[in-house]
Amino acid sequence: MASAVAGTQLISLSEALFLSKPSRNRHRFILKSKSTSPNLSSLFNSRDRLILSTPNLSHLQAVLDSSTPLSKEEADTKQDDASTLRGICRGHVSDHMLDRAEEVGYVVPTDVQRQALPVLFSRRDCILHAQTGSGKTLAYLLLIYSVINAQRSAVQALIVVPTRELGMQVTKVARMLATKAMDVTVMALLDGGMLKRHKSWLKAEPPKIVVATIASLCQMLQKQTIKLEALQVLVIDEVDFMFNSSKQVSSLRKLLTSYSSCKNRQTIFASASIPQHRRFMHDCIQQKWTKGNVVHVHVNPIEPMPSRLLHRFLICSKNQRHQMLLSLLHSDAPKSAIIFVGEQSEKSKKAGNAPPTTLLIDFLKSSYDGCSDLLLLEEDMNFNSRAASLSELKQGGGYVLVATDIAARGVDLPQTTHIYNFDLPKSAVDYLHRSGRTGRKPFSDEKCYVTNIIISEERFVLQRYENELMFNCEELVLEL
Ligand SMILES: Nc1ncnc2c1ncn2[C@@H]1O[C@H](COP(=O)(O)OP(=O)(O)OP(=O)(O)O)[C@@H](O)[C@H]1O
Repeated sequence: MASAVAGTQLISLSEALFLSKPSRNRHRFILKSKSTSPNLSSLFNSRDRLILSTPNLSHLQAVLDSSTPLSKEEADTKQDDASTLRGICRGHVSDHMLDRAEEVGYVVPTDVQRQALPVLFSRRDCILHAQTGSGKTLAYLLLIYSVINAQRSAVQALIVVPTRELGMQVTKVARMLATKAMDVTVMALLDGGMLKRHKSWLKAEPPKIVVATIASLCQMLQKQTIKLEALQVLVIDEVDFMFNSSKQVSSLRKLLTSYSSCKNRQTIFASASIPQHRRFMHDCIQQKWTKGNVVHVHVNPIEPMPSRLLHRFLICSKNQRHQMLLSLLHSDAPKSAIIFVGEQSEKSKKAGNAPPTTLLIDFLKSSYDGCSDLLLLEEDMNFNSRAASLSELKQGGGYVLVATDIAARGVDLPQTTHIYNFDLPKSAVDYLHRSGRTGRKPFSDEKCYVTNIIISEERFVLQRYENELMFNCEELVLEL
């Protein structure tokens, strides 16, 4: 493809074509060049990049070869730049970081980034409310990098997450964006035996960004190992989950009002689900979790569920479920899948039964040979095995992950094409987040599947979720 454009190097053209949604039958090409046709050279920005909107490659070639000036539409590509991440972030985020973001593949903003970044850069408090997999993480990270002062040795941004898994992932993206030139350190404070080492780190040289679970953070705050005097940005990710969790809510309230004040920081709340969001906004202001002029950025409110997901259900009796799942796996042959299993009840634990996750993994190990990577993720595993499970998955290849709801929030495994609810989730919100573990490539049209294995009595529960989340579930019939 690159040879089609003499004298001009196309940076990741295939990716750019893939990333840019064709609009009005035009594709966006990203060019990098020092010596190109004279009628284009004036349009290259300071970093020798040009984003050009043309119908196809041959037209692009014609424009590059032509000695005639560009049409108005082509010349307008400089303004079109406002629809790129670089354009939106110009003047707020350093060129180094934007180069890095482009290298990683973040070129065209997603809807939530397009809508939220101007609000975030205006330094107003914000509730980021957008579908699963819509790119909220990058939106708040770009804000953070626009605000922190690399010369100042103090914690300036704090991201609070509900699980270690989400924390590891956010830390990874934050570190990936930071270039060496920026000298920004990101600390993951995610409990599980590393806190001693972190204490010395915090004393020696405080990191500029901290990603933390609330329990570890509060431990450090109580001991005054971590100080928030220089805090500029506070992000609470999966905010509805945090406020709903009896274990986390009181610490969260303390963090929002006692350990730091909303007057001195910019506060961002993010989630794909904020039930009763008007009430929540009201509480934010009343309780002084945010300033009074907090903005609710609500992207695509009439469609809480990404439209790319196809939902199916399959009815069987309780004791047929393992076999039914096996038949499904054989007929779908998923590249990568997550199977959600309900948590073991206290009664079953007391009775000394094996957890349903273990039973299912054992069953699949002995009967399913469609996938070499069969992994488990659940609360009761220790920190290291949980971390190992996720990093193994991320190294590519196909996988089948058997997980409890611990993997339902925030976990980003973009290769996942199929979700199976071996047990139906307890609420519509849980259904939304489990489903959102697939369909996580923002500009892809690839269909992804969410399949529910239910007993007939559960059909009305699923119907309730369909009504609440406005999606349709189709019945699938499979012979055993
Ligand atoms: N501008 C972009 N261009 C291409 N890919 C992007 C862009 N922004 C985000 N992504 C990718 O989209 C995926 C989902 O992003 P992210 O994890 O931020 O979603 P989210 O909105 O936080 O979802 P959830 O609510 O499920 O946590 C990630 O793999 C991320 O790398």
